[in-house]
Amino acid sequence: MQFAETDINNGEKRKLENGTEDLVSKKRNNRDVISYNDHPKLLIPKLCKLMYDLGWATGTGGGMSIRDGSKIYMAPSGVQKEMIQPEEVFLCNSTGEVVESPEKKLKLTECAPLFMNAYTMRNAGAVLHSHSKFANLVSLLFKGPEFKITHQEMQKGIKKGSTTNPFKYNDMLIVPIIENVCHERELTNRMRRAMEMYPETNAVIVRRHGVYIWGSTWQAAKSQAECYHYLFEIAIEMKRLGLNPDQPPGNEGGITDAD
Ligand SMILES: CSCCC(=O)C(=O)COP(=O)(O)O
Ligand SMILES: [Zn+2]
Repeated sequence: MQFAETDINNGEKRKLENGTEDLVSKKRNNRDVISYNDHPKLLIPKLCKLMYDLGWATGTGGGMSIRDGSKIYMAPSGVQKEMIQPEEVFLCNSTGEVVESPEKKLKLTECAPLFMNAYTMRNAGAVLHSHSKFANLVSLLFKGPEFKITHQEMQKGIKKGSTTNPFKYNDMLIVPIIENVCHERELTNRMRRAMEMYPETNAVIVRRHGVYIWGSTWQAAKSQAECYHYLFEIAIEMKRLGLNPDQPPGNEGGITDAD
């Protein structure tokens, strides 16, 4: 991490270690430059903007959190998620209590206890909540408690639970679906139950709402989220075309080694 907490809070974002100053200066002039070596107070705004651009965090919905050891950083509640400033990010301890609030009058994200599920139950390094239309729609197309898909290359970008083993191309990838409630915090217990029932999952879909996705680092959470969203979208398209995403293919007639 390049910044002391006080540096971030005072808005002095240039106090960097060994030669990384240019990177951040560049970022300030060009919002598209991504540094892979940032402080969570910078990363959360940056990643929330990426989520907004992907349609995952529009209308103030969605958000994210990053853990650095025992420090947990979380986005504020009810704000334009694409416009969060570093000094608006909350710092919590390992049990999710706020230890440093923004100076501005802001509320901690309603997702906080759900984010904590990923930290306490899976030792996650980051967790995000997406309001993607694909996550929402897929929950309507898959009745019951499971989204299922198989024989898709992108499932190899997802790890089995907290292990380092990825799903194989021919595995059945399952994401549990929980029913929505009126207040986000009330999803906490059912998300926990789903995670206990499905130890291999790194995501929980919330029907008619969105999805929670986590990973061992923010990079893992981000790339797994991209893979999950890809799989949700392709499953929707497959169903629209009358194809079954959880049906293993038979002989599809392409060239194989045996030809
Ligand atoms: C239109 S957003 C409704 C609330 C919600 O589902 C959400 O994810 C945002 O929660 P937050 O408290 O982080 O704003
Ligand atoms: Zn939500």
